[in-house]
Amino acid sequence: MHKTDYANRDEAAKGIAAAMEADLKTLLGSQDQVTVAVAGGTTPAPIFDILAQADLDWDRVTIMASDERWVPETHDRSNAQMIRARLLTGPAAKARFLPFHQDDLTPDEGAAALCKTVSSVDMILLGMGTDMHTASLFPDAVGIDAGLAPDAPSFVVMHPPSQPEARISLSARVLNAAACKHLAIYGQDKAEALAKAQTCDAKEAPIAAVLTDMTVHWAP
Ligand SMILES: O=C1O[C@H](COP(=O)(O)O)[C@@H](O)[C@H](O)[C@H]1O
Repeated sequence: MHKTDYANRDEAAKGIAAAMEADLKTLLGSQDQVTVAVAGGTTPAPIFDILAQADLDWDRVTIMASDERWVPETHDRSNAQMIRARLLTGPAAKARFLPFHQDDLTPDEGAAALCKTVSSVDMILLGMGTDMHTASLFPDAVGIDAGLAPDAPSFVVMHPPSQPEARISLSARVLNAAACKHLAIYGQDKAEALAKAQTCDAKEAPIAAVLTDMTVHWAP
């Protein structure tokens, strides 16, 4: 893990978007198709606003969420809704988007279907909560052991008591294996949470399971 600090969140958004653009260029130079998993929540939208304008072969890129709240895409809490609106726009509209939620499937059925199509991702942009969750790998979730297991499937279903809905998440195994890894965290509380996570086991601090070769981007 290595950490890059920025003066403020605007500078962080620019720096993270530039780092992701550079990684995408490298990946697209060595492989035909590139798969990217990005966080939902509040942190990444300004990064997406910049990255979406990058001059890249977006038609060779597949974008998915790192995790999804099991709600329809019309719901305000849908990560897919935010990612489509802020990243799949401008030049990046040529990318393919892989939604997770399907109205007619339960979360378990949805996860099983996704496991048949996704076995790995090339690049990740993750976020983290002050509770040290990342993607939807929550410390309090029913299902967290399965999400952290070394032989976990690509997708796992989480039922965090702290959250209003079931979640589907890429497993720690798949997230940690990405070739290019970025974590965006803002604020002193998240800096302290990340420092604490490094002293905890992954069950208590799921972010700790995905920090191998991670670039952590922090701003106050
Ligand atoms: O619920 C979620 O939260 C985390 C962190 O979100 P933030 O609003 O604090 O940036 C996010 O990374 C994850 O994708 C999302 O589903």
